[in-house]
Amino acid sequence: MKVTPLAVDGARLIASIPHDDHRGRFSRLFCRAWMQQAGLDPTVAQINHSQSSAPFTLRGLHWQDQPHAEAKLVTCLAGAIYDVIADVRPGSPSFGAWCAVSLDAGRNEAVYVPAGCAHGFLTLMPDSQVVYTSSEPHVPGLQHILRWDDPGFGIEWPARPAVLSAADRDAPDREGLGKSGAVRFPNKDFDA
Ligand SMILES: Cc1cn([C@H]2C[C@H](O)[C@@H](COP(=O)(O)OP(=O)(O)O[C@H]3O[C@@H](C)C(=O)[C@@H](O)[C@H]3O)O2)c(=O)[nH]c1=O
Repeated sequence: MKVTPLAVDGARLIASIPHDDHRGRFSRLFCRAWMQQAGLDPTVAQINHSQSSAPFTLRGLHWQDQPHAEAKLVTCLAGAIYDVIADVRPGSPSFGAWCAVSLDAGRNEAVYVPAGCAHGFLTLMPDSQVVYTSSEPHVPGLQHILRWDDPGFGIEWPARPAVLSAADRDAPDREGLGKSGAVRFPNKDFDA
């Protein structure tokens, strides 16, 4: 396993070592010991399977509040995605930063999303399938959505989304979230 830090504090790109033989390939999608060695949260409350038919389907940017903030380990098992993490954690050394990794099926890579970060992805191919662990159960009342094109974060996407949910399409940007009172952002740090 090779672990590479990403620009958001605590986020990692994890490359699993594949074992190839005449039958095909074996690799670990998740290994508790590897997660522990790398200092990552190995808790698994759910394993989620996300299937998107059309290319340029966007899901995100989502996160869940404490006490159920979720760490996620994200893998693409079919097609390809552009996976994005945005740091919305007040007090984080990388608050306001974002990072992105292209994941495609067959590369045996995964992205670790630290608890409390906003996460989303854009599919790059038809019929893309994403499998991801979540360290906490899904609690709809604790869910937040940040607009994918929030001007404060200025995330560079490889294409405009062609398909997205109404909730994601109508999601507030950072300013709107702050005004709603549901999310507190330390503006001075963000704008610095
Ligand atoms: C996430 C989730 C959704 N659902 C239900 C709620 C809803 O009826 C349906 C679709 O939910 P959503 O529209 O929220 O699905 P989706 O937009 O795919 O949400 C996911 O996006 C990615 C980017 C993430 O990081 C995930 O944590 C999650 O927020 O599935 C569950 O039952 N359990 C779950 O854990």
